[in-house]
Amino acid sequence: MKIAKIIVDVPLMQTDKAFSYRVPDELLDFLMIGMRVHVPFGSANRLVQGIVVDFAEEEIFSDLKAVSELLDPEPVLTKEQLWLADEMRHSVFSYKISCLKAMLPNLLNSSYDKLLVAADGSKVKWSQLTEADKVLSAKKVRSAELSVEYVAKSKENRKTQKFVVINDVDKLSAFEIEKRAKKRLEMKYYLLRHANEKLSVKDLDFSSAILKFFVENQLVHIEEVELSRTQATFDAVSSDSAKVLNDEQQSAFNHIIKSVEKPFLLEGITGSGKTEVYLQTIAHFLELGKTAIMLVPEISLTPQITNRFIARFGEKVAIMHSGLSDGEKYDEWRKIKSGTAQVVVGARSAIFAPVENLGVIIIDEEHESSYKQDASPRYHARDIALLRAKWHHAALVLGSATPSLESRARAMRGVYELLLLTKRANESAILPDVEIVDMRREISDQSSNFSHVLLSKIKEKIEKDEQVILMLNRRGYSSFVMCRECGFVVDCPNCDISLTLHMDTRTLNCHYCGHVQGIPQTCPNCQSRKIRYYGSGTQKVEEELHEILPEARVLRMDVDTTRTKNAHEKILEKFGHHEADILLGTQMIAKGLDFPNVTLVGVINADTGLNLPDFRASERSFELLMQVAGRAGRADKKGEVLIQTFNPKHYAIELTKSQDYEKFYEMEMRFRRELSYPPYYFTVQVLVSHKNEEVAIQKSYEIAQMLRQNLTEKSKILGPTPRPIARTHNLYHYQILVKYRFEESLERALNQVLELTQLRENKELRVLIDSEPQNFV
Ligand SMILES: Nc1ncnc2c1ncn2[C@@H]1O[C@H](COP(=O)(O)OP(=O)(O)OP(=O)(O)O)[C@@H](O)[C@H]1O
Ligand SMILES: [Zn+2]
Repeated sequence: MKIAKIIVDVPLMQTDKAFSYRVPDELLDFLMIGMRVHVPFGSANRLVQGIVVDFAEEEIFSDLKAVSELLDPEPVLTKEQLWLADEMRHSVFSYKISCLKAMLPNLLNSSYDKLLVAADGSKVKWSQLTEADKVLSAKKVRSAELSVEYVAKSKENRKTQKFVVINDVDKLSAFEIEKRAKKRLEMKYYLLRHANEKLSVKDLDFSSAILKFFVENQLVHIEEVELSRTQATFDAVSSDSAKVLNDEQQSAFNHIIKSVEKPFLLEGITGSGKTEVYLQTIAHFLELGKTAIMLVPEISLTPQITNRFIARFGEKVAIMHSGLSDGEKYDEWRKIKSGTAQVVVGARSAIFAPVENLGVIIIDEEHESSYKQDASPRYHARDIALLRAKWHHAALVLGSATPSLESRARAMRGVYELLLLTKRANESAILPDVEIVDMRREISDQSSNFSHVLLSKIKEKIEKDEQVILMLNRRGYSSFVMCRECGFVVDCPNCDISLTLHMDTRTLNCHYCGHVQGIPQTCPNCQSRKIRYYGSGTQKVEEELHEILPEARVLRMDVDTTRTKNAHEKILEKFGHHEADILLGTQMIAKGLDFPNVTLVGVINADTGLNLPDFRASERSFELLMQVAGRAGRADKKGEVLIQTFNPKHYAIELTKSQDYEKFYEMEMRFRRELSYPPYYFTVQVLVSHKNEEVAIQKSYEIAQMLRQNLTEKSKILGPTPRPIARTHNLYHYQILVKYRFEESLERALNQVLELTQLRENKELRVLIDSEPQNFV
C-alpha cells in the first residue's frame, strides 16, 4: 500500500515526526512530495493541514487514515526546503511545521482563492472543484495546460491606480466650455496636450469636481488598474552599467568566483565599493546560467540599495521584504518559482526563496541583528545560507565594514576566507574626519541637544549648499504621556512598560502586546488636568532645529514619519534632490545611504545604546557609529563627523575616531574571552513565562536544575533571572542562559525541556528556546 509521510500543522512535540496516511487511489499518481493536503487528525478526526514529506510502500494491516484532500495542484516546497527544515530542527528548537511554514508565503497559509487559468484566459475556482476534478486539473497544471493564480480576498491586499482615459479626442476637442469656467478650460487643454500619455488621477492638478464634470459629460472615463508595487519600482529606476573595479575589488571578485570551498568574509570600509563587487559577482553567476540571493537588512529601509540591483538586472530581480502585501509577496514568490526571476533581493526571509541552481548567496551588513528572527522559528539567515550554499555548491559572501565578532573570529581561524577592501572606491573620496564632542563640557545650556561646535558646523555646511545627516539614537526616546503634577506615566495594563504615543492616530499603543487606548484627558492617578505629551526624541530635536536655525530645511525620518507605505522612499528621494538641508533620523538613516552632497554627519547622543544589559552593547554601538560616520564625504567633497557623548573615553566611542575596527575587535575579543561570551562560547537562552509569577519562578528553577543535571560541568548555566522587562502580555518572564563550547547532549536536554511543556499540568507554561539570542532586553 502507498503511504504518504505527512507533517501535520499541529505544533507539538509528538507531531514533529511525520505521520503515515494512506494515499487514496484517485490521488496515487498526483500526490507529490512538497504538496499540502488536508488530513484527519486526532480522535475527533478534525481536518488539519499537512505537508507531504515522503512516501513509503508498506504492508499495513490496521486501518490507516487516508489523505482527504489535495490543497495544491503543484508542490509548494522543494526537496531542498524539506531538507532545510530537518537541519533547522537541530539548532532552532522550533517544531518542524513552523520551520516549513516559514518558507511559504503567508498567502498560502491563509484562505485565499485559488484560480486555475486556462490558455484562453477562462478561470475556475479550485475550491469549487470535486476531488476528481482537482486531480484532473493538477495533471493539467503539471503539463502547463493550466496555470494557477492566487487572489487576495480582501481589498486591502490589492493596490490599484486610477487613470483618466479620453473617450474620443475629437469629441473632447470639439466640446465647448464657457470662457468663464477657467479651470475646466485648463483641464480640457491639459487633457488634449497629454492625449497620448497615461494620466494618473493621483498626479492630476485639478480638483475632483472638475474631473467629475468631464466624466459626466462622457468626455473621459476612469480606468482602475491593478498595480503591483514592485512594478512601479521597476519602472522608476533607470538602468546602470558595471564600473571598472579597482585592484582590491578585482582581487576580491577573482577569489569569490574561483572557489566555493569556504564562505568569504568581505570586510570593506564604508564606501569601499562592496556593493559593486556584489553586483559584478551576481552578473558573473547569471552568465553561467545560475541564480543569486542577495540579502540586505530591513530592505524597506534601504530603497537605494534595492534600486541599484534593479538598475543593473532589471526584470530578473524579485524583491522580498516585509513592506509588501501578502499578494505582492506571493507574486514575487511565483516569479522566483517559475524561474522568471533569477536574482532575489530581500530581507531575512528571502534566504528561503525557492530558487534552483543557486550560484551565489550574498549577505550585506552581515553583522546586523535583524538577520536573526525574533519569533519562532528563531533562525539566523547566515546559518540557513551556510546550509543552502552547501546544498548547491554555491559561493557565500558575507559583507560588512564592521563584521560581527563571530564571523571575524571564524575568518581568523580560517573557517571563512577574509577579503579586505581598505580604500574608498571613489578615488577622490577618503574616510571622513571624526571628532568626539564631550558633552560634559557643554555647560552653557544643559537643555540643548546641540553642542556649539555641532551647531556652527551645520551652519557652515548649509551656507556652502552642502547637506547634513543627524542621527539620534532611538532607544528610550519614544513619545509618551506624563502627568506634570504627579509624574504618573501611562503604562500598558499587560506589560511593564509605558505606552507609546502615536500622534497620527491619537492613541497610546503598546509596542509589545499591541494594546491600544485613547489619550486620557486627566491624570488617572491624581485627576490633574496637567497631563502632557512628550514627543519623540527626533520630534523634539526637530523643533529645536527650527528654533535655532529657522532657515534650515529639515526632513525627519523615524517610526512616526514612516508608518505609511513608501514613506521612506519619498523622504530619501526628497533629500537626494536637495529639497532639504538636513536629514534627521533614528538608526534607520545609518545604513546604506549614498548621497554625494552630504559632508557632515552629526550623532546627537552616542551613549544611549552603551549601557544596555547586553554583552553586545559595545559592539552594536561601535557598528552603528561606524556605519553612520560612513555616510559623510562619499564623493569628492571631504566629510566630517561629530559624535556627541557623555562617555568620550569609552572604547566603543573613542575607537570610532580612528575608525579602527582592528583595534576594536582586539579589545572586544579580550572582554568576551574574560567573560566567556561568544565567539568563545556558544549561547542558548531558555525563556520561561507564566501568568502567575510564582509558577514562572518555580518552573524556571526546575528547568535550570534539569539542564544542570543533563549537561557537562564545562557548560555554564546562568539564572534564572527576571527579564529586563519582567512582564509583557500579562506574562511574567524568567530567563536562563546556557554558555557552552562542546556539548553533545545539548539537543537532547533542550528537547526534554520542550517536552515538559506538553504535560497537562504545564498547559499554561510557555517555554522559548533561543539559540544564539541577539536581544537580551
Ligand atoms: N570601481 C569603482 N569605480 C568608481 N566608482 C565606484 C567603484 N565602485 C564603487 N563606486 C562608487 O563608490 C561609491 C561607494 O560604493 P558602494 O556603495 O558600492 O560602497 P559600499 O562599500 O557598498 O558602501 P557602504 O557599505 O558604505 O554602504 C558608490 O557611489 C559607487 O557607485
Ligand atoms: Zn502591552
